[in-house]
Amino acid sequence: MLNPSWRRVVLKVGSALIAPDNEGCSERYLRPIAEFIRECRLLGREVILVSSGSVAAGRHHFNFQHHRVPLALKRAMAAVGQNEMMNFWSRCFDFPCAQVLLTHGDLSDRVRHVNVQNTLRRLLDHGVLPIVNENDTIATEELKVGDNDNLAAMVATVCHADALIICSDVNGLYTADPNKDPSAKLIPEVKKISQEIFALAGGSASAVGTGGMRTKIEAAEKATTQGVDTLIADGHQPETFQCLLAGKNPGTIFYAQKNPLPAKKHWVRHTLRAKGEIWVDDGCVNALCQHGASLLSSGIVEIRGEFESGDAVIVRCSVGKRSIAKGVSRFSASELFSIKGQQSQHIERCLGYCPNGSNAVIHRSEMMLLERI
Ligand SMILES: Nc1ncnc2c1ncn2[C@@H]1O[C@H](COP(=O)(O)OP(=O)(O)O)[C@@H](O)[C@H]1O
Ligand SMILES: N[C@@H](CCC(=O)OP(=O)(O)O)C(=O)O
Repeated sequence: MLNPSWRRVVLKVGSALIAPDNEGCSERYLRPIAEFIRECRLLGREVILVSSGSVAAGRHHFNFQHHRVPLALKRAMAAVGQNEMMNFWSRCFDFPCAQVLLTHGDLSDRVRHVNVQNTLRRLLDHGVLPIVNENDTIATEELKVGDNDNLAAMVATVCHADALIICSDVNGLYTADPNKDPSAKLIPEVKKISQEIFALAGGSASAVGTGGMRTKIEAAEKATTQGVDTLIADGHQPETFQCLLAGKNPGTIFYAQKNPLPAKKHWVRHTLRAKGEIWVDDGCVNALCQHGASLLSSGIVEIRGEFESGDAVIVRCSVGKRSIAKGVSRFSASELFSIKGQQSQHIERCLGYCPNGSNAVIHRSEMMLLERI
């Protein structure tokens, strides 16, 4: 529902709403969504639109019938579809729209992240509607976010939104995929996103959707742990938007956590990608999990992957191979090979220098214990 305290809202619109018939963009669902955006702005809410659909909108220009589209062709479809989609949205409004195309690197690199933040703020200050999508034309598997649910949650945290509304082809989270199980029941509210909630979520059943319910729960977890209420609602139904404007919940609401994660920890957990693994012994696991300690070289038994100082890594327990934590390593993989198992006071002797004036391999302020293992 449109809570009166929400000043800034990120609205995510899925591909099936943009191009429902595989024949390019359609006005069918976009008009009521556009009307909702207009109403929100009249009520003094700032709106950022995250619009999927570039590939779905561009597809009809290419004579390609198979379900699995090769990446090079997807990029071409996205290039033409993005243009059509922006034209469509622009025609719906009597205020200016701005195209903001992002990849994962734009959000995980500090400088680019700040640039995105400042640009969005300027656009909103000047009454422009930012319309965000992944930059699918250039994105590679390693560089892309991969789905717009997670992208929308990242945008919501970048711009300090109060709410994220995900408009889909389903009106919320069900106890099972309602397209497969007709007895599935809608869950109207979720206070905490647990392992059980993740277990309910399946993939996409549509020809154009990307992540299904799973990426929506991931997005809700990203957003709610940064203080952003998250709602999943059915964008097919004009009543959804009437409900929202009337302050009612038309789908599933995931409540913002009362104690949001500190920004640095949220960034490590939800934005940075792990480049390698540090395997540690039982004593180290105990120090990290029971005593909130920093990770020291003495507990390290193995290093996997190539990473530099400042990269994120996963900490794994050598016994049971569980993932324990994610954090920013202050040493490169090659430095860690030389100091693993050593007491901190011997680091300088092993390396011939102490690279960052600190003995912690991962400082506790830059480490998140992983609840989901
Ligand atoms: N537990 C669940 N509750 C609701 N929908 C689910 C669930 N598990 C899987 N789904 C599927 O997720 C789909 C929505 O995701 P998706 O197709 O990616 O849409 P969008 O294009 O809006 O992102 C639904 O149509 C449904 O088939
Ligand atoms: N960036 C892609 C959409 C990716 C995506 O997540 O799609 P969807 O599941 O429909 O929200 C595109 O514009 O085609």
